[in-house]
Amino acid sequence: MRTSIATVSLGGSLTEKLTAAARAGFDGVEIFENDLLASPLTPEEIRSRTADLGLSIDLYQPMRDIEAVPEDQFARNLRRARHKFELMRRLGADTVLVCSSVSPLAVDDDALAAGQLRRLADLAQDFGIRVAYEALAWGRHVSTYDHAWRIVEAADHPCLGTCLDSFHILARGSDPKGIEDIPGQKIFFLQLADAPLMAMDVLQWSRHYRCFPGQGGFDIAGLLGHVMRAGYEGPLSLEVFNDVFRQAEAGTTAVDARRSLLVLQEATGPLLQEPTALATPPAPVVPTGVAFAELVTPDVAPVAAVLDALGFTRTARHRSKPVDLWQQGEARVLVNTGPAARRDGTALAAIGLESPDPAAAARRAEALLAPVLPRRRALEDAPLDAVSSPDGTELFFCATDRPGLPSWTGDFGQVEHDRDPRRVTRIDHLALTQPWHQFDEAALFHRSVLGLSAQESVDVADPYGLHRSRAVTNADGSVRIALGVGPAPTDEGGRAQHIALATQDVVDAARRFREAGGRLLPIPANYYDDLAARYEFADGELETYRGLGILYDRDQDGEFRHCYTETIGRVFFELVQRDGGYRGYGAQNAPVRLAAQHAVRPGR
Ligand SMILES: O=C(O)c1ccc(O)c(O)c1
Ligand SMILES: [Mg+2]
Repeated sequence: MRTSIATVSLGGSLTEKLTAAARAGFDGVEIFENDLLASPLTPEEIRSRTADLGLSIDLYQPMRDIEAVPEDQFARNLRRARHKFELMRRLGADTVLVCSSVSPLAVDDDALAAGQLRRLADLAQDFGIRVAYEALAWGRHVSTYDHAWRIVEAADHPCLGTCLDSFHILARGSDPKGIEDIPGQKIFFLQLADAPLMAMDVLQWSRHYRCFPGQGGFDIAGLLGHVMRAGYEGPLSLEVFNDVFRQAEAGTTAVDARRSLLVLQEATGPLLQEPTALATPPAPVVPTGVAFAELVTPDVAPVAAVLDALGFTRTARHRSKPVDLWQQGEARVLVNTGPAARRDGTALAAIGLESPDPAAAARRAEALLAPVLPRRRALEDAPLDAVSSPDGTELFFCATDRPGLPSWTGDFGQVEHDRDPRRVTRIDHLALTQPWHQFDEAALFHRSVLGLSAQESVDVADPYGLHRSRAVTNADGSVRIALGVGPAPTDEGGRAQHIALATQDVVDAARRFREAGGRLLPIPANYYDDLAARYEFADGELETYRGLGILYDRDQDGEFRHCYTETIGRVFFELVQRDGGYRGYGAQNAPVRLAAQHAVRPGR
């Protein structure tokens, strides 16, 4: 299907919005009136700029407070409409959105509304323009899509149809099934927006919290299914009023937006019997494990010291790059001292995802607009497909020593070593703080590009703000990535990242880490007093935790014990012991941990 986006969904000037929409691959735009009014470009210039970018102007909007008013007022409304139709002729836009009136002058009279909309459509016809009537969820007398349609039907004019907006329909709890009763050709336009489920005033909800399909709680695919069954053939257009997107860079938002439409089409196709024009990206290839985490560092000594104290051994070195492989059990950490490190300091730069079909995983990622990274490799290296995730972390699709597939480990030459204490068995999870405006984008990206499932988002108090976290995982938990946003508990204010390592005995692992000279994050005594109040422990157990800085959590499925290393650059490690079926991440303990991390920063 053709895809379109309302300029109100993006930040910046009209030119920036149009450029971003075109670069992300949209076919058209809805021009929001305020964006035009504020633009120094003439309507003719906007028209040619849009055409040069390969975009059509699919809608001009909104026209407000038109219908069901006293005759003298309607005469003034028609005069206003004539002006706008002239403007639309200059713009080359042939469809205008009229939203249901919120005016105190409007009366509750469907026949009057239909009659006046019919006269508006008559005028529009002279200009070759179509009028799409949309029910705002807070419209004074018309607030549901079926009511708007009844009025359009009664008006019975070829230049008058309805505009459906998923937000207004679903926010009011209307049953979208009735959409199928509207003839497809009379649905002149379809606007799509999702929103988090919240109990609040619907106008505020709409104007501030809309998000792209798949980022909120509405069943947009279900709604689109009804619209497709009705026979709609127009564009799928995103109209998202969102305070964060307004302030974010238009280019990344536009890509996030178009990815949401691809994923929505993919989800809707199977709901329909007939073949449709909906996009069908290549199927997801879900990763089956974490092959490695790659750190970059300009200063290898402290990183090597922490890895060594954690029980890792440097087992191999890349044949052509300054990259070491440190290993313990199935946990593999690459330490890269190449050029990126001088730019970024110590950071988690890349994740290797074990993939059943790395090439197919890369094709899926590319189809869903993940930036493909150039393969910078020496001749003998294994071909590794990689894409960049929204926060810049590189994701490699790889195979580790699997028959028939080139293994990334082949690029490394063994280094003499004689120990593998196996205190750490594998990487339990990776936690990546996202840029503040890319949290929803990151969740949708990991879910759609990688085929991971997103868990509920959790809010955690941080002494300097709020930390929000949402995990994306595969079915067996062998890939867990915790996406977060919040104030940075790092020295230079960089976005914190951490590697959580699974161990079967966190007390032993913590003790040995300390004996080897490692420093664990100190946890306040008050925390342990509270633990004593909440749970009963065996004799001496709590004292052991207190002495080492081990945190404890329990839920209906099992227990969780964990502790943290000091932070190097943006990165720290966590040792975690999961028992029973505990699937969380110790959110209960996160406020104490975050406060402790802030507390050890210089000057606190
Ligand atoms: O919030 C509004 O006023 C508004 C305007 C136009 C729309 O299409 C819409 O859905 C909402
Ligand atoms: Mg709308």
